[in-house]
Amino acid sequence: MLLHARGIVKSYRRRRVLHGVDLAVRAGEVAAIVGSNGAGKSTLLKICAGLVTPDGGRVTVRGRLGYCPQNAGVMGFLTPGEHFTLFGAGRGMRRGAAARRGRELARALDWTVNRRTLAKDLSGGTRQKLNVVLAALGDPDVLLLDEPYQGFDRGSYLDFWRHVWDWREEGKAVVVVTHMLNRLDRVDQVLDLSPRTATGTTL
Ligand SMILES: Nc1ncnc2c1ncn2[C@@H]1O[C@H](COP(=O)(O)OP(=O)(O)OP(=O)(O)O)[C@@H](O)[C@H]1O
Repeated sequence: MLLHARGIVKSYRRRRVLHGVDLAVRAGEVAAIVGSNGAGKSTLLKICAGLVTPDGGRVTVRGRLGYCPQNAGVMGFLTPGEHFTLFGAGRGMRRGAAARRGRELARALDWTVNRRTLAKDLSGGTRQKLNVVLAALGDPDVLLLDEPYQGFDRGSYLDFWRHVWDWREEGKAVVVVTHMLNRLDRVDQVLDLSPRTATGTTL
């Protein structure tokens, strides 16, 4: 088991969003989190990433974790290459290795990195690709991806899902928040956080 969230409870201003949610993802598994807008999908992912503290419950992560937030967390006045260096350093990678790996991951998403363009001048979809690349830098064991393909064109979207199946083959635990229900037959488990299923339903 690489990711185990047990009995996660979270309220914002006395409004309960998560009512004791469980999620267990093993090595080589892909889990999808689905549910209506505001159901708490991003909140659960942030709790799993250690960015938000739950009111109750516990999260255990084995190995390294990569997180791709819903809203691109990139820095406008840095180039993609500088992002690779900075995020790579945070994961113990040397500058050259981080740059090479970043460009390689970008190419696999059909993006050829231009050395001079600042992140603020990238298109929305390309900025989101940068976000996915940063999450995957340093070969994490657990990948948490919050609707990561927003703005991707069709080819890049298919490339993204190919990446997800490759990560599964490599034995990673992958969690994807998604509204794209046409992929659900290919994932290993689906956690539905819609309000009617108060504690989340594993489908
Ligand atoms: N920091 C916060 N302070 C107060 N309320 C918050 C905060 N973060 C989230 N919420 C509220 O918690 C609820 C769940 O939000 P969350 O972003 O987790 O939902 P979601 O399922 O990811 O939604 P979407 O599908 O629209 O992305 C929403 O009602 C949201 O307004």
